[in-house]
Amino acid sequence: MVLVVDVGNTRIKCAVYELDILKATFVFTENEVENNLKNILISYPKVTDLIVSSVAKALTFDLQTISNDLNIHFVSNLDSFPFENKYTTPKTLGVDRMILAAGATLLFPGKNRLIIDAGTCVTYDFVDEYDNYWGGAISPGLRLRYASLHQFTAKLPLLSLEEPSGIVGNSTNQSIHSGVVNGLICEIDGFIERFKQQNENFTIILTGGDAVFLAKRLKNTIFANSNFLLESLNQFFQYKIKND
Ligand SMILES: Nc1ncnc2c1ncn2[C@@H]1O[C@H](COP(=O)(O)OP(=O)(O)OP(=O)(O)O)[C@@H](O)[C@H]1O
Ligand SMILES: CC(C)(CO)[C@@H](O)C(=O)NCCC(=O)O
Ligand SMILES: [K+]
Repeated sequence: MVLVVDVGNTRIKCAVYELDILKATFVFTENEVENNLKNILISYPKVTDLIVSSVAKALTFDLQTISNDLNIHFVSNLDSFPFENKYTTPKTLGVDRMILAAGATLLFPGKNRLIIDAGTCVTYDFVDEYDNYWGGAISPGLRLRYASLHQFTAKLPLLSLEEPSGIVGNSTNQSIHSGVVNGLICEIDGFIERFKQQNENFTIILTGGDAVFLAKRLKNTIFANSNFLLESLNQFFQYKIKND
C-alpha cells in the first residue's frame, strides 16, 4: 500500500491506495500534519511507501521521524517523468503541475491533454498526443481573487465564495461576486474554446478544490475529478516502480 501526499499552497491532501484502488482520502492543514499522518499509518499498517509532492515551504518536521520502515519519496524536478519536458525553465516548474501532467500522460495515452487545476492558483497544463509537455498558464484561484481585491484596495470588503446573482452585479458585493466567479468561468471557458479549436482528439481534466463548483457552471460539460492530483501521484508511483 502507498500513502500519497499532496502538500498544496493552502491545504494538505492525502490518499491511501492499494494498486489502483482508492482506500481513503484525508484533508488537513499544515499544523495538523504530523498527528494526521501518524494516525493514518496506524489505521493502514500495510502502507510501505509514502510519496510526497509539495509546492509549499518545507514541512516543519522531518517525515522520516514518523516511521523507520517507510520508504519516503519526495517528488522533484530531478525524477524521470513519462513525458518529454519542453518547458524552457524546467527547474522552476511546479512539481504539482509535473505530477498532473504525468497522471494525464499515463491515464489518457495518445490524446492532446489539458489539465485545469482550480486550487489556490488555477493552473493550465498541456501535454500533446506525442507526450510532449509544453506548459500552460497560471492565474489566481477563486479564494485568492476575493482576497486580493480586498487586500489591494481601500474600499472592497473581503467576501467568501457565493453564486453571483447574474453578470450585472447591482451592488458592491454582487459586483465582486460577478467579477470573481463569472470572471474565472469566462476565463476557463475561453481557454477550453481555444484548446478545442487548436486540437483534435483531446481530453480535458478539471481538478482542485474549486473543481466541483466550477464544473457545473462551465459552458462545456467537463466532469470534475477532485482527486486527480492524488490519483496522478499513485500512477506516478507505479510508473517509478516499473522504471527504477
Ligand atoms: N477549507 C478550505 N480551505 C481553503 N480552500 C477551500 C476550502 N474548501 C474549499 N476551498 C476552495 O478550494 C480552493 C483551494 O483549492 P485546493 O484545496 O485545491 O488548494 P491548495 O491546497 O492550495 O492546493 P494547490 O496548491 O494544489 O492549489 C479555494 O479557492 C477555495 O475556494
Ligand atoms: C503555480 C503553483 C503555485 C500552483 O500550485 C505551483 O505549481 C508552483 O509553485 N509553480 C512554480 C512555477 C511554475 O510552475 O512555472
Ligand atoms: K493549483
